[in-house]
Amino acid sequence: MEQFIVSARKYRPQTFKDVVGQQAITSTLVNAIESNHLAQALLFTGPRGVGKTTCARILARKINQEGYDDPNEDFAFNVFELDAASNNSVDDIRSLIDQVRIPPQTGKYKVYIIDEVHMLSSAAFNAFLKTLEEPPRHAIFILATTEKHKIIPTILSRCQIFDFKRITIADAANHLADVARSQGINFEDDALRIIAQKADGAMRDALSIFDRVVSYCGRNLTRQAVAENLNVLDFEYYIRITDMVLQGNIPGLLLAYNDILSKGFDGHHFVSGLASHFRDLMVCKTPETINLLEIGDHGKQLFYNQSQQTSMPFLLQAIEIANDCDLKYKSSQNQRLLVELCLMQLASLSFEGEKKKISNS
Ligand SMILES: Nc1ncnc2c1ncn2[C@@H]1O[C@H](COP(=O)(O)OP(=O)(O)OP(=O)(O)O)[C@@H](O)[C@H]1O
Repeated sequence: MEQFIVSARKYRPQTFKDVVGQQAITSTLVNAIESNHLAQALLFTGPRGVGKTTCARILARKINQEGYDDPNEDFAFNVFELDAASNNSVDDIRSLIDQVRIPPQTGKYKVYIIDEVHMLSSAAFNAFLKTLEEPPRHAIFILATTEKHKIIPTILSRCQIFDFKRITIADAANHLADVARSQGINFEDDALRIIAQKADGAMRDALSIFDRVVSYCGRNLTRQAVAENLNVLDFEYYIRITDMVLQGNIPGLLLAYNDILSKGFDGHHFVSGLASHFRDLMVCKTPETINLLEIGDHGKQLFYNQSQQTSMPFLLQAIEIANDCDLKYKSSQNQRLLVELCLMQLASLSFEGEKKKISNS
């Protein structure tokens, strides 16, 4: 049986061009290499799973390949990865410093990637300072961390800092589409968007959610199946809820919320989603902002149609009411009542004034 390799590993980018959503960083690195201006100590910081280790490995390979004819030579033996989470003592750093002194046998550079560098003990940080300040010419250090604020200023000031961004929903969904195509998996665009949304900016998470969903849904990823599998309330759900709000249908809303809770959805999640839904409707109101909506054409049309049934003053108030409920949710003693009250306020808001406003506008 063929061994299954998880997509996050199988599709780890091999060149800077393949890295998604970090163009500012990859082009700065390429320029620095080409103009011979690469610092010897670099700090890659940013959220989990956005390409820090990947870029460190590509950089390590690229600087060693410069001047060599064989593009397949990967110089992996010149790249040393240390996980500071499990090697965080002074002794670990001392043995690393001893190794650093010895020049590489082939290739120009020895590259040290120190992952989760914020986990080093303060004694280890201090032992490292001098080497970081005056490294041998053949050594490059790439420190990676998700928690820049935990790194002492004396280390920060010795590094060139690269802030990696969260991956946008559109970029993550496009990358998933490439992965799906290469595996011959059929998909609806919105299905991949739901996965990208759930991954919350981390590409590694997007790929592992994708693997999980494929093993559940098979080779046909529809929006509905993915939403069901990931237990997310997708936009069509909010469109239905908003229809009830616009009709002033309070009993319908209370029953719908009861249904949401009984299906195990989180009330807080629902309310934040509702506030975002009203925001998205507002964005749809003008041609200048409609592209801020990260959604496929079918979805855009549904949003547009619904936005035409609302007025700007209504949407502003609706956002305020839903957002207010979102803010109060955690500290409330009676969260269910809080959300029900929010839905009732929304319904009366539209019932009282909305029809009149639209007919006047
Ligand atoms: N920007 C990206 N473009 C394409 N794939 C990515 C990107 N970022 C992450 N990935 C995918 O996620 C996997 C893990 O990424 P990587 O190890 O580079 O993340 P990281 O930022 O170092 O995360 P951590 O801080 O958790 O170590 C990669 O193998 C790759 O498949």
